[in-house]
Amino acid sequence: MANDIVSVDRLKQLTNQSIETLESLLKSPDISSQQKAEIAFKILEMVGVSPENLTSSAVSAPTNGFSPKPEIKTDPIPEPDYQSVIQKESLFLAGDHVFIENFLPLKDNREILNIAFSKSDQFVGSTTTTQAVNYRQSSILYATLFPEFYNLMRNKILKSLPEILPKLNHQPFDVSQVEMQLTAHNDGCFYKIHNDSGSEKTYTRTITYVYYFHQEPKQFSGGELRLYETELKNGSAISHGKYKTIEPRNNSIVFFDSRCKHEVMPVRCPSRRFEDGRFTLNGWLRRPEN
Ligand SMILES: O=C(O)CCC(=O)C(=O)O
Ligand SMILES: [Fe+2]
Repeated sequence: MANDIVSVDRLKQLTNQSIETLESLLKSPDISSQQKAEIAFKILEMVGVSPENLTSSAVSAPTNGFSPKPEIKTDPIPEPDYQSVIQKESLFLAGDHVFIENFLPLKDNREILNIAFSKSDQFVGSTTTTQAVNYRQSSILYATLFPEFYNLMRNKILKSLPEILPKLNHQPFDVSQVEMQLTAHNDGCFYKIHNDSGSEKTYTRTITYVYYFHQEPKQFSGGELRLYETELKNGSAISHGKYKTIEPRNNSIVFFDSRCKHEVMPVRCPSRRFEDGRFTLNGWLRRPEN
């Protein structure tokens, strides 16, 4: 039917009008800063900038994870490579994941908790802008500050990979880099829905892993990971309502496709003590650039 077809010019006009409307709301004194941040996100989305990309470039790009050769990370990724990997045909990801309990020997599980506690003053906020404050709240310890444990964890993950990939229906790939960071979520912390590989800086992230650890008995509630059914199409990742829930159990690890949308539900930690929080060693297995 003719009225199903919206011309490109009409679409552009509508987009511009919508952006103008949102822009005027941004200046309104009647709108709270939280609402303003949400409007700002909407505008960025409309012009093709994802909040996750903002978060990662604003926060974690300079020292994101640990690599024995940090210079690799600072090389600009040429545009054509990124364009060529954009998923054009629709591809459905069902939120498949591999969850392993008792992943590390108990002594290593204790050690990483002790590392987190002893370096509590070296964590940095994962949010530096107003927008990011409303999108993600947690603090991060970069893996350059725990190189030995980084190597231990990296080797353990790489050793487990041949068993994990088939369960994810994923082809084997050369791992060019294992990014890692230690993240702390305390009372009120969260990470809204996002995926980990939607930008030129992050598109080689292939598998996301999250290793959970905390004090026993557990002193927080919430903080579940939700893995959404995700449709990849024309370079965007669309989540449908359905999700799978992963409980952040001490000494467990989850692996999933980095393109899959996910979310960390708000954490409640009544004592607000750093030591009582939800901790993760989380990161990404990257493939080479082409
Ligand atoms: O903490 C989690 O469960 C997931 C963290 C996450 O999504 C990320 O760091 O990209
Ligand atoms: Fe993520």
